[in-house]
Amino acid sequence: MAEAVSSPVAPSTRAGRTLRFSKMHGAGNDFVVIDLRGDAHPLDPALCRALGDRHTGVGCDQILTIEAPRSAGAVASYRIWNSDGSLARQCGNGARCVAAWLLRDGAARGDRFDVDSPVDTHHVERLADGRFRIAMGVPRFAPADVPLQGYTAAQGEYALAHDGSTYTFGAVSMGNPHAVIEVADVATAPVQTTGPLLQSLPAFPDSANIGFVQVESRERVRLRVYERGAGETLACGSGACAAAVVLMQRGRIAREVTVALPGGELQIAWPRDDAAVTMAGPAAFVFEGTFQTGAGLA
Ligand SMILES: N[C@@H](CCC[C@H](N)C(=O)O)C(=O)O
Repeated sequence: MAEAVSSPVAPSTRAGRTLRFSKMHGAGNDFVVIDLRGDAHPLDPALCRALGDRHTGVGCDQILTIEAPRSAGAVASYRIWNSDGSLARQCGNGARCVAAWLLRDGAARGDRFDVDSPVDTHHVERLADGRFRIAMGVPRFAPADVPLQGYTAAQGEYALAHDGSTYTFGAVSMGNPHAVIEVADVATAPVQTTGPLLQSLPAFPDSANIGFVQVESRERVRLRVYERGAGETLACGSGACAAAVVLMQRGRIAREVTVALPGGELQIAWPRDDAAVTMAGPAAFVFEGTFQTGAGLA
């Protein structure tokens, strides 16, 4: 299961609240971004499911709420909701969209600033070509940190038997849980079947984002990710970091790589084992809108 959600307020899905939002995407991973600074009412799981619904709501993979900073020096913090109403702690593509949103808003100025995600304070750099580079934190491989049950020591590769099949994967926390499966061809990888199956196994008590990665060369990999709480997305930034560091630890790829996802490309660098991973990629505004709470639920 994704992170447990408890809301201090009654569900706000009843009609009566008008939420202004920006629709954004980062390499095709799409977001509804809502400014909650100064707003006493947080979102709740039912409202996030209503917003995220692609038929009766706005439609997105994740909802990002901009909130007051938590650390000294950060310009803002953000919360991450998956479209199924679960909370997440890390979102790489979302971090770039939050950065672009804060610059347009004027809360962030210049080409370098810090933002607080639920898990860390991230340094942001706006690059000359308009993309953003985010410091995503130091990956954690200990099974307890992922979390991955049934193992005590970190292994480059785990083999998990289930129902007559054995699944071989790497596991890492990028602030959120990831399993990474190397495949010969991502186009034919069993993303829609093995993704949800692995997520549901007791080995992943908090579920996990399941990545399927194909090595094309030492500098380039292809990746598809079945995300926790959202299903397969066009791109997963933390998943790109996870796939890259698992393969870098195995010595399969260089320390700087391009990760090609269905929705676009990200550049991932991990200079040393004890260093933060950086992820660079695009962030785009799509449209602005308002959402009336209670909409789409009848
Ligand atoms: N589904 C993830 C959170 C979102 C990850 C994101 N799309 C990214 O770009 O990293 C989770 O529940 O951990």
